[in-house]
Amino acid sequence: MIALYGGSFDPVHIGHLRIAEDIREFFSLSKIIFIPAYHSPLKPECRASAEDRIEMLRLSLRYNSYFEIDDLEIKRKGKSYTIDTVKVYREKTGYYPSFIVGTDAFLTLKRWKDPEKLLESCSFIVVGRGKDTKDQVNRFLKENFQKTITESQIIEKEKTAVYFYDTRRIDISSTEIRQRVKENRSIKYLVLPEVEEYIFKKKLYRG
Ligand SMILES: Nc1ncnc2c1ncn2[C@@H]1O[C@H](COP(=O)(O)OP(=O)(O)OP(=O)(O)O)[C@@H](O)[C@H]1O
Ligand SMILES: O=C(O)c1ccc[n+]([C@@H]2O[C@H](COP(=O)([O-])O)[C@@H](O)[C@H]2O)c1
Repeated sequence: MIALYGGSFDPVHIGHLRIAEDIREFFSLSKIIFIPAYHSPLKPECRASAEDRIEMLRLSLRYNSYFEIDDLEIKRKGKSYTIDTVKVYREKTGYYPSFIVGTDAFLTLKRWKDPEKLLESCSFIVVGRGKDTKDQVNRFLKENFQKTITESQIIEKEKTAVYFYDTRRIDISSTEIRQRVKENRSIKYLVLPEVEEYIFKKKLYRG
């Protein structure tokens, strides 16, 4: 069973990596496919190019055989709608894919493309972020989609559900990293050393 992890990854940081590893273990997943968005629909355009974001992902994922990158959204260009990506994986695998998402992004689901259809097309593994709570996610689901979180560690292939994963919270964001680089502050231990070196070598996020 694979899961898809979509994001801007501008840049990929330790929060993304550790959360993906925790989820892989907790749900016994065979693979996590990182899918960098060309343009995440509700955010401003990325600061780094698609090529640089992919390279930083490559540098970060290369020692984990459970992690892969798919550049289908980069190749598709334009706004990266999850419904389009999920459709490709549903056809490829023959089962309902799971999509990993932080609570900050999931709580905007009403503004995504075809949210009702999306909830019927894939499962979501929602990860607690910041001060967001499980109750808040359940309320959001109930009020907007007449759904609730499924309490299970086993992801089903034949039907969709919303799972909640919340063992640890990592207070790191790409915004903080970009801001720190701009202010000449340290990003050590927030990203992998290879990514830190790449950002400085390519002079990313400076101005
Ligand atoms: N520290 C974190 N803990 C849990 N989920 C995270 C964390 N960082 C990112 N995510 C989730 O990973 C996905 C991709 O995130 P993204 O690449 O946009 O990173 P970000 O740190 O949220 O970026 P930005 O600060 O630029 O908004 C989103 O679903 C987001 O909620
Ligand atoms: O499909 C949509 O309308 C949609 C709206 C907002 C976000 N997404 C996806 O959600 C993922 C996380 O987004 P972000 O902005 O946190 O990087 C990423 O894969 C986006 O393409 C998708």
